[in-house]
Amino acid sequence: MSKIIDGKAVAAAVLEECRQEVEQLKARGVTPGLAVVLVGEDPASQVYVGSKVRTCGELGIHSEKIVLPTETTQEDLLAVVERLNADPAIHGILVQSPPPPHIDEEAIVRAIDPAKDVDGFHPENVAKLALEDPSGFVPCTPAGCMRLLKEAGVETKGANAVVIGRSMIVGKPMALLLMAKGSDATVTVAHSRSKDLPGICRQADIVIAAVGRPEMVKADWVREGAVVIDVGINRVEDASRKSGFRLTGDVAYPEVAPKCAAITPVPGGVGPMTIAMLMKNTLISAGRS
Ligand SMILES: Nc1nc(=O)c2c([nH]1)NC[C@@H]1CN(c3ccc(C(=O)N[C@@H](CCC(=O)O)C(=O)O)cc3)C=[N+]21
Repeated sequence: MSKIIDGKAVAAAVLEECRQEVEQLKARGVTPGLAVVLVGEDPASQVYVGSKVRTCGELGIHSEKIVLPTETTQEDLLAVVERLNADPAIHGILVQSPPPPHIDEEAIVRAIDPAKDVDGFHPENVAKLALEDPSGFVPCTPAGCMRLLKEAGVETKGANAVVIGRSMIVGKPMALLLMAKGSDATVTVAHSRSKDLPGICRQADIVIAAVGRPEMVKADWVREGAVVIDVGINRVEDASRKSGFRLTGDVAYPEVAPKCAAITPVPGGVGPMTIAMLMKNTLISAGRS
């Protein structure tokens, strides 16, 4: 039988910790601040940015939401980042990904002050993660996955973990966290070009699905009793919904769930944790200021 890992409930607990940390910071005279920059009008990005800003409000974190038109130039976006780097009221800066195609995202990420890079995407923070140097910021989604595994009581030590996906946002940092000292998993990183992906997956005690392909992981890919963390957030057409779409993960949940010891749903799994860990990172940054 499978246990559903309730990401919403774990996120609520993390946000409760955050609420207390905000109070402690304010007692010291520090109001934490997060700036969220959105370029363009991608509807999914608008939803995520909205919920980040709303969560800040609920916790008493100062937030600045900066929405720029699609035509914004690289130069203008860099100027916004520079202003936020210099603003003492802002402890965290996030430029929502993906930006429009004419923007060089890597250059933007490098322009963010690493000490305010609460996404953990700046090369300095990537290096610190690889070095297991805790003075960096850990990317929010993989940090949230690790917290979910912990809260679900999943033993990572010595476990075979298969990460499907090698992105700098999820797959790569996830692999680093799982193999780090203290977590001690044996990690395989697979991706869409891996030979015999189903066979690799079947070796896993823990599957982290982060490929961005709706319902790609099928029941016969997953060993009986495995733990499955579904990072996918895919919008698929659904005429029966008012919105015209529904959200689905990278895992074929209805057929996979009965085989698992534990599994995260979509929505209500990893997504809410990403936001909760972003708040955590913002408070860590404010605490260092
Ligand atoms: N610089 C940057 N940092 C990010 O952290 C970042 C980003 N760019 N670009 C896009 C991805 C995606 N992401 C999500 C956050 C929350 C949910 C979330 O809360 N999902 C809800 C459902 C939300 C809905 O209804 O659409 C859930 O899964 O239950 C999903 C996805 C952050 N991202």
